[in-house]
Amino acid sequence: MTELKPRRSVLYMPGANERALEKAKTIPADALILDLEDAVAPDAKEAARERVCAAASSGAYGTREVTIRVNGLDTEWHDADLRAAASAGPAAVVVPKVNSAAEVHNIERALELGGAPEHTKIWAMVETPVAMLHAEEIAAASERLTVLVMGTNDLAKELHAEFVPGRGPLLGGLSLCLLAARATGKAILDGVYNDVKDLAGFEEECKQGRQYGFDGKTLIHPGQVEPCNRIFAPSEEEIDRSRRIIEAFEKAGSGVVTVDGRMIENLHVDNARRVLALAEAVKS
Ligand SMILES: CC(C)(COP(=O)(O)OP(=O)(O)OC[C@H]1O[C@@H](n2cnc3c(N)ncnc32)[C@H](O)[C@@H]1OP(=O)(O)O)[C@@H](O)C(=O)NCCC(=O)NCCSC(=O)C[C@H](O)C(=O)O
Ligand SMILES: [Mg+2]
Repeated sequence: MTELKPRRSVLYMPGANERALEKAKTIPADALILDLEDAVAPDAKEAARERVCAAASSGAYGTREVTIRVNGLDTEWHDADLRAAASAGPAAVVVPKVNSAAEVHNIERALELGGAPEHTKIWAMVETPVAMLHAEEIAAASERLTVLVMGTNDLAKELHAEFVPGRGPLLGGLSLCLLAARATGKAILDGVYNDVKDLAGFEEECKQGRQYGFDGKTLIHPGQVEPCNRIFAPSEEEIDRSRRIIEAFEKAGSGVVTVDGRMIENLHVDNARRVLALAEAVKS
């Protein structure tokens, strides 16, 4: 079963921005991605690498998962980023534009050679048409790979797609990656919402991601954290219903029961247990 770690809100922070790195210590995101890739200009890459690795190994971010996004495999910074991240030992190394199982194996080998601790996992970003078509082999490539992360900006660019409400042009890719994650027991995070001022649109997209089955959403602004935490956590109503489902099923002993007029079988009970476990995990 997918590891039950709350990853409702996962905030990207530009690695070159000292102020943002400091501010993130008090932002209630479940996880942080300290970014060395798109949010950092080429001439700031090396300074950002040092700053981000120091932050990731500082222990100053409490219980949040602190991860490092390295530069892509085909860039001049990738190898040095991976080596530095392996020594820093973050919760995960987030690798952009992963397209194949072979690439995951190379990343795994580089982390081992760099002496990365066992707790440092691989989060693979899936953000190209090739990755959509190879999502299952990517997800299954390594036990060290625990999370798939959608890169919807890159995906839209590669597809020549437009950003429209409801994300119709992206839904095929999102679904393929969700299928791959669930088929291989990995977690999966939705892509970012670029309009940081449009909170209503953002909430709609969070709800859509949750309905599809994503574990959480990647974010770009602190203002997106609170609504995202709320929407991806089980509501009081869901918690109450889950408790009643379990109670009714256990009381009946086995078979089929109804709760609120709806059929309940053991598969619904499994789901109710997952909801309660997530509600507990979110509280602690
Ligand atoms: C999007 C932003 C550029 C907006 O910046 P700005 O206009 O400065 O925002 P505010 O003035 O509202 O900021 C208020 C305060 O919050 C701090 N802040 C802002 N963003 C962050 C953050 N991400 N983490 C921590 N703190 C943050 C500001 O410093 C202000 O603090 P203070 O001065 O004390 O009041 C900006 O939000 C931003 O840069 N966001 C992150 C962008 C990023 O990381 N992009 C790369 C990842 S997204 C991606 O690549 C997805 C994927 O690959 C794909 O293909 O889709
Ligand atoms: Mg991207």
